[in-house]
Amino acid sequence: MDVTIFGTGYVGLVTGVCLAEVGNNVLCIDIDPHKIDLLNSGGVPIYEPGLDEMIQSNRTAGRLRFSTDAKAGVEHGLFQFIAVGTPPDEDGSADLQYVLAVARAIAEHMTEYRILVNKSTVPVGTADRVADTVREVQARLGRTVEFDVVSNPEFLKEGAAIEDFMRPDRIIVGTDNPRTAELLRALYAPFNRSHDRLMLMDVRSAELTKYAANAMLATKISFMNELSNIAEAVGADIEKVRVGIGSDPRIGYQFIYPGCGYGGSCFPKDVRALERTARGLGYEAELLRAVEAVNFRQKTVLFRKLNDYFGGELGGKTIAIWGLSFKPNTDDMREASSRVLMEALWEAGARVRAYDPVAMDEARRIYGERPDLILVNDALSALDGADALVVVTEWSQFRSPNFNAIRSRLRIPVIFDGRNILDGSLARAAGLTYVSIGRAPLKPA
Ligand SMILES: NC(=O)c1ccc[n+]([C@@H]2O[C@H](COP(=O)([O-])OP(=O)(O)OC[C@H]3O[C@@H](n4cnc5c(N)ncnc54)[C@H](O)[C@@H]3O)[C@@H](O)[C@H]2O)c1
Ligand SMILES: O=c1ccn([C@@H]2O[C@H](COP(=O)(O)OP(=O)(O)O[C@H]3O[C@H](CO)[C@@H](O)[C@H](O)[C@H]3O)[C@@H](O)[C@H]2O)c(=O)[nH]1
Repeated sequence: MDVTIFGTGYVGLVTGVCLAEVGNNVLCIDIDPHKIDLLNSGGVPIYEPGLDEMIQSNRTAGRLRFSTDAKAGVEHGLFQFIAVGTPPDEDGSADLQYVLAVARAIAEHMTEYRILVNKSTVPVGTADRVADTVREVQARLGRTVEFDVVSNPEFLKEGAAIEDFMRPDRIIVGTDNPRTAELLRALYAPFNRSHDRLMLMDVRSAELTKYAANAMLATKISFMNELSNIAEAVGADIEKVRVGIGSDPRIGYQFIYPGCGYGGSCFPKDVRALERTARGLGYEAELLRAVEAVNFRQKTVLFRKLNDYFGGELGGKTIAIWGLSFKPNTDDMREASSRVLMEALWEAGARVRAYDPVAMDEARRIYGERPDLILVNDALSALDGADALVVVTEWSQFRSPNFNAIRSRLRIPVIFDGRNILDGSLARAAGLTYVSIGRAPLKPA
């Protein structure tokens, strides 16, 4: 089938490449000429495991092409996927300008039936706004070309995006038109083989399902972070509590890891946007507000622990940081906890020596050259001349470090583990003080 994708970010690129992988003829359109040039010259603008190889093999096979030409895109695909950003507006609600710009471009160039498939995360009612926008442009141009707008939210996780798309838990399709539903079912058939994962519903329910999923997951994390602070106060161990509650199948083990807050381009913005949508309709979403507030506070927990440890004297100190991305296996630093920590440290007059397996270029892009940020090429080098080590991102390669090497390279033998991924008893045995989340600190005997 012929498919056009608008937007070559995480979602658009992964959708395009995975649809090409199963044999579709895919044309990806982006307004950013640098991205398109890079993709056309064999480069990849984002780090995502497996993506590079799949892009190259599908380009070579002629099933995947990239262009800035919106008209060519509209002519190409029966399916017109919208996978552009929906960043927060000033008041936290989703900014739909990019989605509506794509709707206008499709409307302007459409000469035969098209299905607009919205993959961006958008507030309930957006499909109607997209349809109104297309109708307005058509009215201005004096045309009436048939079209449908479908909601097809995306649930992929960065770092596991290809796997999530190729083997989805569910494929949500929101449409009231049975013919469109069948066309979507055919497009998704290769991802739907072992059992039917396609869930058909009305458009508004599909749009809300996306926010509901992210809000639920964010709620689980904030709940655990709130409990971790209570655990510290009452002298309990949050990791024991986590295992204790996770064993109840009604609760489950997934997404109840306490830490230094959730980041990324989705949870923070989507919780906020859902709360703003509700408020706009006269409903105060108290729970969502609390989820956001707890996360905001939790992102400062590492700074507070460091500040307490150093008696408020962080000026002139050097802090080693392991992990800059908002989670492992991505170079994405949007709303990353590392940023809150580094900015607070700089404000307090401290220097940072940081290492991340893939996000260092992104850190350079965000912060530029500055004397209080030294990016080093391996984890242990971050410790040289540092007064403490802070683990911010739960990369696998940080989990079993050589604690003796850490102790001998740090100026002051102390680790702050923002994700509870290290074995505190080994750290302690190596002569390090181990400070983590939701547990009492461990000090060398
Ligand atoms: N990143 C994720 O893990 C993820 C997962 C599920 C859903 N989502 C949602 O999907 C949407 C896209 O997210 P993303 O992370 O891929 O965004 P992104 O910022 O990585 O990419 C968006 C792309 O759209 C392009 N663009 C903007 N206007 C355009 C236009 N008029 N025509 C063509 N291209 C245009 C931009 O240049 C950019 O390359 C958002 O609504 C997001 O909430 C993201
Ligand atoms: O138990 C946990 C699990 C995650 N996190 C943190 O939560 C954040 C988000 O993690 P994750 O959900 O794995 O990453 P995303 O790529 O942002 O994916 C989320 O957001 C996407 C965009 O909407 C959705 O498609 C995905 O289903 C949803 O998991 C990261 O900072 C993690 O460190 C925790 O603190 N504790």
